[in-house]
Amino acid sequence: MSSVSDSAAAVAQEDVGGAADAYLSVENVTVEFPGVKALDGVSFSARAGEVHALMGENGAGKSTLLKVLSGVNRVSEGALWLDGERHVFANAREALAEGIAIIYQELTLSPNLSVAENLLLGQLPERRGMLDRRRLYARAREILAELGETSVHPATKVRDLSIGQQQMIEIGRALLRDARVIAFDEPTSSLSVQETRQLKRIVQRLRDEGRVVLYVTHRMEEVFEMCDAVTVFRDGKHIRTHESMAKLDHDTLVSEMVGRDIDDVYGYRPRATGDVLMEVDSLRGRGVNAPINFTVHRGEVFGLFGLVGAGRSELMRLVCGVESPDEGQVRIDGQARRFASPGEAIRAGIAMCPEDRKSQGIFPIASVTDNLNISCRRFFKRFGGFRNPRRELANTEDYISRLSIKTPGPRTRISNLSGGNQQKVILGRWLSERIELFVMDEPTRGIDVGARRDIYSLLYDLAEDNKGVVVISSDLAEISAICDRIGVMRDGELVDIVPRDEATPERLLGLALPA
Ligand SMILES: Nc1ncnc2c1ncn2[C@@H]1O[C@H](COP(=O)(O)OP(=O)(O)OP(=O)(O)O)[C@@H](O)[C@H]1O
Repeated sequence: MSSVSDSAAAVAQEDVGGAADAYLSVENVTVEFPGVKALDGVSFSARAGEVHALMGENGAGKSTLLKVLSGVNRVSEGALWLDGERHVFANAREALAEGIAIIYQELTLSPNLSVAENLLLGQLPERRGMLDRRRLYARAREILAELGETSVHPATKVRDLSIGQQQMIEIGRALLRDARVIAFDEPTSSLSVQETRQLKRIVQRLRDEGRVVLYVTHRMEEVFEMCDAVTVFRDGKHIRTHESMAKLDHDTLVSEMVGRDIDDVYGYRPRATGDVLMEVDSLRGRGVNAPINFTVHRGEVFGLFGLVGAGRSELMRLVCGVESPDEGQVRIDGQARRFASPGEAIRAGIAMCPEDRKSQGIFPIASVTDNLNISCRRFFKRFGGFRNPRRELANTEDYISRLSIKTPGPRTRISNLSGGNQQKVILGRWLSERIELFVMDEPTRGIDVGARRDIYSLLYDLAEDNKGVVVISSDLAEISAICDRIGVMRDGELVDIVPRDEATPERLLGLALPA
């Protein structure tokens, strides 16, 4: 690690082009991977006591920047300035020592250790050479109270916590090390409404304590609600830093991110619906408390809205053969069907693309094309049952173009793609299936605004092709804008089905919230 602290420092820091009172400055940072410049001469600054959003399309370089800050990614050029000192981190330990903490989407806690041990790892209190549990738990309780997590016992194993609670433990660790720069990577993408509220409160507190909070998100409303400044990246380049949100509007931000104007991201296309494709009749099972009835028509995009834990995914898992129902049945084109496995459902034309596409779907060491064609390649077989790599490649190229997947090529290893682009490959895999009813769980989680429009358009294409589509989403604006009818679930029950023209976000939320 190199660090200089002299009078030239302040001058050099101003040269970076940021505010004079910046605490953190990124100076001309370039990060290269084979075939890709993930960051290309990026410079910007952030002040202490501000929440600074980092925005950009999938693959723009946001995570790479966080990994430069945390010492995981090495820069080929450039440096960081922290409070007037220049740094180039060689590893994560050096970054941590300088007070930088990153709260990643994939949490880095030890699941089999207790909350207290995770919080105080590296500084566990000892008494006569033994772990002093009393002091350990007392200290952990203090931190949990500071975070508003009073219901969590310090002895609880981390594996038994919700994602939101685990994230709080990560934040607690950062506070214990008195991190001056705390960066969040899409922190609210898997949180419930209550957990999101709690996280936002903590973020405000970190700001009020004078820390630099960097906040990576694809959610526009969060940027306008809680951020003080925003930096936009595109294709590894710094496009612009807005030091205040006062004069910035939604459309300008979107066009800076995608490099063109997008007037209506949802682009809803009205269409006539056809016959009933699926009839769910008195279905009940794990996570679904009361018998549920509804239909999905051919040509329809049917939404399922509810708070996290309302039973939406559970309901569709019963329909799609992932779980067996306790009672009730599903009729497809008028015929009662019971699927013993998801594979059986897929062969019958019913597919469910899961919410957790990352852990449930990706073969990390395989290529983009193998990940995309792994299931649909059976349709492309040549005479004699041999694989047809040419058609597989053509299918991959088709989806790279339709979903704007950013990859050096179809044969690139999927783990080298940004998180959002990996998601798009898995969506492409599901869209390549020959299906009649397509269930998508949170189809746009982690996906940038330009690609979201492509995905909605693909869903309308399916409906126009006389298929049925079910979208599960916690995004109120999305679900009310893209669906023809919306079923609202609460506590494992279907409370209402609302037609599109009555589906205001207020009405949907009112139905979804506990009575
Ligand atoms: N280990 C790696 N090897 C090769 N290329 C990589 C590696 N990590 C990232 N890249 C590439 O660097 C570019 C920037 O990726 P990065 O993950 O920073 O994007 P991002 O803005 O965080 O995207 P997302 O919103 O999808 O998370 C992408 O083109 C990606 O494919």
